[in-house]
Amino acid sequence: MSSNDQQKTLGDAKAKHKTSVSDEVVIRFDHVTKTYNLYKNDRGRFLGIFNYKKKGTFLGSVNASDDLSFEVKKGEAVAFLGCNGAGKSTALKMVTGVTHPTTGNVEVKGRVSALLELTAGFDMQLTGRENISLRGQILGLKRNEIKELEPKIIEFAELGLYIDQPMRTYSSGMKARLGFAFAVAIDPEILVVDEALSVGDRAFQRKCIARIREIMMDENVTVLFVTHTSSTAKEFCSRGIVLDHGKKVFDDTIEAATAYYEKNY
Ligand SMILES: Nc1ncnc2c1ncn2[C@@H]1O[C@H](COP(=O)(O)OP(=O)(O)OP(=O)(O)O)[C@@H](O)[C@H]1O
Repeated sequence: MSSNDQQKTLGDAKAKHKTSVSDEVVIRFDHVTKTYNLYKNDRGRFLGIFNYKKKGTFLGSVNASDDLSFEVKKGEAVAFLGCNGAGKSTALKMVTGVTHPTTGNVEVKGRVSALLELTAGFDMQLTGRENISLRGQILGLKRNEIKELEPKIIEFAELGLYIDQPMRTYSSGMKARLGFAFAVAIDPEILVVDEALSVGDRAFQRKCIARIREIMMDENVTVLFVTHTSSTAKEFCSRGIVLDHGKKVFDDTIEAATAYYEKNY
């Protein structure tokens, strides 16, 4: 499926998109700064762990998030807009807990599912089935909850006999299928989606999009959506946050935010 087709299909969700938002804040960024230090080589990076910035190997720092503050209410669908390197992924990674602020505070209430790095955290020596169990345990699910989810995930992933083979024997598309199937099976309360996500072949992509639409239409699910495309953002979201060099430069309705983004970038 081309990205145009994909956007069009994603956009079909508009007509049915939820309209109600509760007053409960489920995500709060409070003066969040995430600083990455850049080094010339691995030796410098290693010394950096101990806060030793050796002259010649320490090249400087980048604030991927810079004093970022915002709140998201339950049921909101928020688009993060910004150029390459603006800090969109970094902000979302702090929501999913993949990375943490250098200073400031991030609060997240609810079960987060991320359609970002689908294969992160799988153990390639274990089978697909064992990895479902492992991931479930890491998420704190009970044994019977994992047992209930397992057939749903296996059915969605369509891996056939490979579900009982070590994941090192999977193609990259097969790994991503299992990651996607797991992420959408757990009925997320907060869904984090990167538009650039593409999983598997055309038929599987269509199935993924249908499932994302279904989740997004649920009034109780909060959605954070990363995109470069204003039209997709408008079709999906009610609010837009524009980032620039890690800073929040605009936060308003999606119409106002996309207009600001198109005018200034
Ligand atoms: N692990 C890292 N180490 C060093 N710098 C990083 C790291 N991760 C991100 N950065 C830097 O932080 C800044 C923000 O990156 P981020 O990936 O959040 O941007 P983005 O808005 O998602 O970009 P894109 O649209 O290209 O995906 C960039 O300058 C990037 O190079």
